Amino acid sequence: MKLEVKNIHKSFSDVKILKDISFEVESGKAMGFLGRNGAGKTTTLRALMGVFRQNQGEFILDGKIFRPEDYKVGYLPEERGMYPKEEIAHQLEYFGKLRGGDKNELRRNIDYWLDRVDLSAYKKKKLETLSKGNQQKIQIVQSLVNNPDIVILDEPFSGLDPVNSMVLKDIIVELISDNKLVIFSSHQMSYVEEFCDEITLINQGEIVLTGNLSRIKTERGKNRIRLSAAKSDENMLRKALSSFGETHIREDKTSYIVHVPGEDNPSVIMKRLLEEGVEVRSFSPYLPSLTEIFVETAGDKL
Ligand SMILES: Nc1ncnc2c1ncn2[C@@H]1O[C@H](COP(=O)(O)OP(=O)(O)OP(=O)(O)O)[C@@H](O)[C@H]1O
Repeated sequence: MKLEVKNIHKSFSDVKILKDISFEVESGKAMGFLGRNGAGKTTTLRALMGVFRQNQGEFILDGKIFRPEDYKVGYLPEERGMYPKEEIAHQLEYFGKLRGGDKNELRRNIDYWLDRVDLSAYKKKKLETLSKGNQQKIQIVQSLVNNPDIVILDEPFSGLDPVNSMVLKDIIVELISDNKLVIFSSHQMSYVEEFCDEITLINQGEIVLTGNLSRIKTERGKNRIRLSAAKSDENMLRKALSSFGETHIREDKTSYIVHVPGEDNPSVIMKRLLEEGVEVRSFSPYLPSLTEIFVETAGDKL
């Protein structure tokens, strides 16, 4: 399946919230929909799920206007929506039936997913008796019990500790390998960059970057080198690279990270350093982190 988000605009009381949002998602690839608080992620996902109608633009699935009710969709809404005082298994079945699930299949799926998130023991408990993170896992289970083909998760990592974040990552990877179409939003970029194939960055209602993450990283890393050198400091490096024009140099715990926008051939940079007498000890390509890419891309608007 291929979902095309095409030129979506949305305003609330004349305030433009989404400004021409476009991106594509395919089954079998994890799409991380990323942006800061208030960027417009939830608004986009709500419009996709038909919570309200966008002012302009369309959501197209395999060439047809997408209507969530026509497909098996799992949705973790931002407001979550489960009942604190109700028994967990009972309401998981209730939500599954609302989406047309068969009772016996739902019961099997509920057992499978509760076991998967290590919460089988809480099946008969009220939701409010669980910790915040465990409630979050139950909400995620809610979005999966009807074995959806399309999974839309709004901030699924929020409130999860590192161990549970790993459990959720594994679940998303499993959904992807089952060829589901998965979109999840997050502002925690470090969580998602390890396993996301595709990313879309939204900032102040506008798409600032979308595409294959490793291609984006390679592209953005083109002019960057990680290097260490004997008896050299930042000023010496800057002097040695001055003929390339603008140069950004920063130091982390182990080495210098050099960004030379004017030269993307590492051999040329290496040659110049040696010519200028820099004793290079290590020299390798540097791939920027997703956080770095985001800050650079949306920096002026932050
Ligand atoms: N129903 C509404 N009426 C008016 N403004 C709204 C409404 N829903 C969202 N907004 C505004 O739209 C903007 C985007 O909000 P949205 O919830 O989509 O951001 P987000 O990227 O999901 O943020 P977060 O990471 O904090 O959840 C915010 O400025 C918010 O105040």
